[in-house]
Amino acid sequence: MSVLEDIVAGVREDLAVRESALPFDELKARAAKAPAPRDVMAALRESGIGVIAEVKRRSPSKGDLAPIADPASLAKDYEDGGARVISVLTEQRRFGGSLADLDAVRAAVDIPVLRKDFIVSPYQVHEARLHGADMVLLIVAALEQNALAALLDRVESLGMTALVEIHNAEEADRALEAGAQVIGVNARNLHTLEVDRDVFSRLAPGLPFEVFKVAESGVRGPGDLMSYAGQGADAVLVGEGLVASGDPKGALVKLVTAGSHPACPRPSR
Ligand SMILES: O=P(O)(O)OC[C@@H](O)[C@@H](O)c1c[nH]c2ccccc12
Repeated sequence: MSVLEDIVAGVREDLAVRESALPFDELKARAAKAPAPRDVMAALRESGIGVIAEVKRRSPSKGDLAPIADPASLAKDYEDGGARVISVLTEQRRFGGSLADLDAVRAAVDIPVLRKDFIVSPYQVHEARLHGADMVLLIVAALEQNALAALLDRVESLGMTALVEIHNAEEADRALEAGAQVIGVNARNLHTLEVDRDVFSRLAPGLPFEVFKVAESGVRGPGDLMSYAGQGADAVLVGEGLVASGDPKGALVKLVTAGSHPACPRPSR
């Protein structure tokens, strides 16, 4: 079993427990009453290279990164530091996240919030909405094409935006075929967990210019942001480089400053 398959198996087990506690119809009804989602595209399209800042306690590749006892205060720091969107990992077993983290972050900030998890079922999409998410991650490698297209439609029908994650050209084609408007190129291979920062430069030229491109993983500082910007990234998504820095807000401000600097390459759009 690959790491990804193993994670998804755990996610499905945890999902089954939640589904029996709160039936899908009831969940949908409650989610429909949640405050409307924020306009993620408007936030992403502000000028300069945006930073999506992640609340991430641990990862399968690096183990513990930071305890993050107070995700709300970290999120507030991210918002104050100029993040465009806050990504909250809600996967429990490997990343130490939870829906409670999503709730805490949602209550603390006004900017859009991304639920970062291994979404395999419509249940999780409505659940994201119920917990205040404006954006949802869909990992192409974890989904059959029909499921990917159906989940993307569902995310959009609820007024949210999907961040569709790819690792190779075949997944890029599948993401586009499904209608993705925001594509994240993950430098970390979810089968081997290795980071290859060149994946973005290989895949970005094949993506239509109107697709919003996010470079995910392995951003250590302003140099990596500038380099991704030069390769056509519209935004970067950063976890470890912030949470493990000892000064997440300071580290974020450096990235945001670089992303809005006149010398930073801009997307042609
Ligand atoms: O901590 P990093 O290297 O900055 O990476 C952040 C983010 O890209 C990473 O957490 C991630 C990207 N795609 C994912 C899918 C599931 C879980 C986590 C991820």
